[in-house]
Amino acid sequence: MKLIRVENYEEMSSKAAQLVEQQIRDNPRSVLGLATGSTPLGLYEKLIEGVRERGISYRDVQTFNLDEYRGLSGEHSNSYRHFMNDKLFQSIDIQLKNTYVPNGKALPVEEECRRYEALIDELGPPHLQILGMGTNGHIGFNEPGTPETSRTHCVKLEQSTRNSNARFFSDRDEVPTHAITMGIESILKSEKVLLLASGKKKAQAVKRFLEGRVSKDFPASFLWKHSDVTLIVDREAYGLVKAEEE
Ligand SMILES: N[C@@H]1[C@@H](O)[C@H](O)[C@@H](COP(=O)(O)O)O[C@@H]1O
Repeated sequence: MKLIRVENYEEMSSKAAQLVEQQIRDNPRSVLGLATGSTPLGLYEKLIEGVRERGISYRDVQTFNLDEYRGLSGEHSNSYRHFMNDKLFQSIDIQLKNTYVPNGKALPVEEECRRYEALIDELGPPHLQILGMGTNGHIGFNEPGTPETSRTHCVKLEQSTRNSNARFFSDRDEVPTHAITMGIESILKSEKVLLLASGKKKAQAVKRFLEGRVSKDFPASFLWKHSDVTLIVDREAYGLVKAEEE
């Protein structure tokens, strides 16, 4: 695992954008694995800047998103499809038909999960997978307890995850109870993984991750089984590790 320590969110986002843009320069037909949440927002802003100012093109890039809320259509303002269109896709030259997000409305859900995983196998797997880490160590929506062999599946969200994500909804009860997510095995198929963590809220999770003990109770720890993971962490998120070092 490669650890890159930076000062703050801004620097984390710039560093991550450099790595993503390097991937696109090396292979303009790259497949990217994308995440939602607050963590990658700054990165997406930098990628938009990269199209305008650094001549980066996403014309031939394909993307797979990690997850989607169950029951929300792509038009719903809180769906991850909407988030991606709004925060990134509409501002870069990517072809929307090359961007994949699970369909939260599709029934039966098991069929949608199989379809999504098959697409990852057919068109991917991603050359570079971007990941944020949940405060409980979740990646995608793989909550503690998710087995290593999991592929795209439907999950019941933990109350802590629903609470963390409630800020995006007008009412706490509106946060969906279930989601579709790529599994641990699906994520580990990617060639490279870029894990991002910023802010005090993530300090405990970063500390636990860096202990390097692989456990089902902390899904991000499965990344220790991958041979090419880069963690970019800012000062606050690294705070508890640093405190121990001193
Ligand atoms: N499903 C998403 C994940 O894809 C995201 O990476 C993570 C971290 O969120 P944030 O970046 O807002 O802390 O949790 C959310 O629940």
